[in-house]
Amino acid sequence: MSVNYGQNAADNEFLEAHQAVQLSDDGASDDDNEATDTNLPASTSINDEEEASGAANTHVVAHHYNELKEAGRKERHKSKIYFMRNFNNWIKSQLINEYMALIKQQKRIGDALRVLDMCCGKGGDLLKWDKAAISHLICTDIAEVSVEQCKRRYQDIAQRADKSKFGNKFTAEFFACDSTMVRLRERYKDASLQLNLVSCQFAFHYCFESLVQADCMMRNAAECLQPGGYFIATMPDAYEIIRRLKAAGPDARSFGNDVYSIEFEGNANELPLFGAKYQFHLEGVVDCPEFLVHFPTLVKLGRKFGLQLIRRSTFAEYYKETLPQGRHLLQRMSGLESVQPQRCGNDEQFAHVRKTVGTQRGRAVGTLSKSEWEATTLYLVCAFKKCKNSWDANGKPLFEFDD
Ligand SMILES: C[S@@+](CC[C@H](N)C(=O)[O-])C[C@H]1O[C@@H](n2cnc3c(N)ncnc32)[C@H](O)[C@@H]1O
Repeated sequence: MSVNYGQNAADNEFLEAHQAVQLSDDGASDDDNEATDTNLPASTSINDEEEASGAANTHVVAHHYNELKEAGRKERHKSKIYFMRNFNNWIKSQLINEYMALIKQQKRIGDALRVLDMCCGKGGDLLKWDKAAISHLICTDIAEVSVEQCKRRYQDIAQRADKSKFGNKFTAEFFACDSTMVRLRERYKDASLQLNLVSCQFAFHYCFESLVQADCMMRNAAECLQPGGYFIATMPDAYEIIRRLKAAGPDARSFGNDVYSIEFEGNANELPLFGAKYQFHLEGVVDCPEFLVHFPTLVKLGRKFGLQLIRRSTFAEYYKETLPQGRHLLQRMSGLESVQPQRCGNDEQFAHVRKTVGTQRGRAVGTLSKSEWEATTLYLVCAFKKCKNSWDANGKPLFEFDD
């Protein structure tokens, strides 16, 4: 069964595809589903449990991120995607700030604020959690090397807070595991802990390799959230990917520019609901398999675990919407490149600057290169709210969605 990933057709297609791929009602993962070693080189054969769950690529992804060297400040500055990475970082800050603010409205001063950073990587968001004045953070990722680095960064922040009179000190726990195969709450120091926010940045799409994995990941995002808590994420926008693929030609299997590329292996006209795999390359930072996220399926999975979709915005939309209140932060984070229109010459990467600022000649404008903008606008932000529930006679939760 292939699925149409075109935006308007998506809902109907989901209904059809859903008849072929049932979203299971009970929890799909157990601890014993966990892959035995998440750090295997790409050539190692996969074990039976991974095969049974359809998780053939998780070790490739883990290996890729474990091997990724962290560039120094100088190298980062020289990168063709320096400003785009800062811009993406700003988008994450805006998203985190937006939902932390909503959570704080429901709380009294001094109440605990607990966060799960699922697929935390090297801890790129630690300072954001610090600034949000949370009280406890759980960090987990499939790549052990990244988790270790994240832990060291946290220790540095905690030490600085110790020395400073005004530093906020939050507690934290760290562990490496596959969030698509393992029930995370069983790894928490306190399995009964209630979270206020779950964040999964640039990573949720890895679970769309199979239904079993997507089900497990969504349960991990939802099950420890307090009613009124939020799950926020950034991920590639499958509609946009398919739109660009179609624009590349009827038989095209790949597209991209000088900073990113996307290549489908098989027939890109017959993509499944889960396991719609493509190879993603992003200049110097990513080169591994990813999976299209069929958005109606994501929403349906969320509802199974009491999560109601409250936001889906492309990066382009979110930038436009939040710029008025985030302009100052964007500047501080160097999220845009400062460009003098008259110095663009014939540089095609900045042709848009020459076109748009005819009236402002002489003044520098903040922008991204064409290639960077094309890469960042592949993504979307989304947010879900955890609903209240009662229980039926069999102990199944009955969620009270308010739509
Ligand atoms: C693009 S990085 C994003 C890291 C971090 N969230 C950030 O925004 O900086 C994607 C991360 O997802 C992690 N990841 C991929 N598949 C995973 C899985 N099955 N379970 C846990 N983490 C996974 C990778 O190891 C990597 O650190």
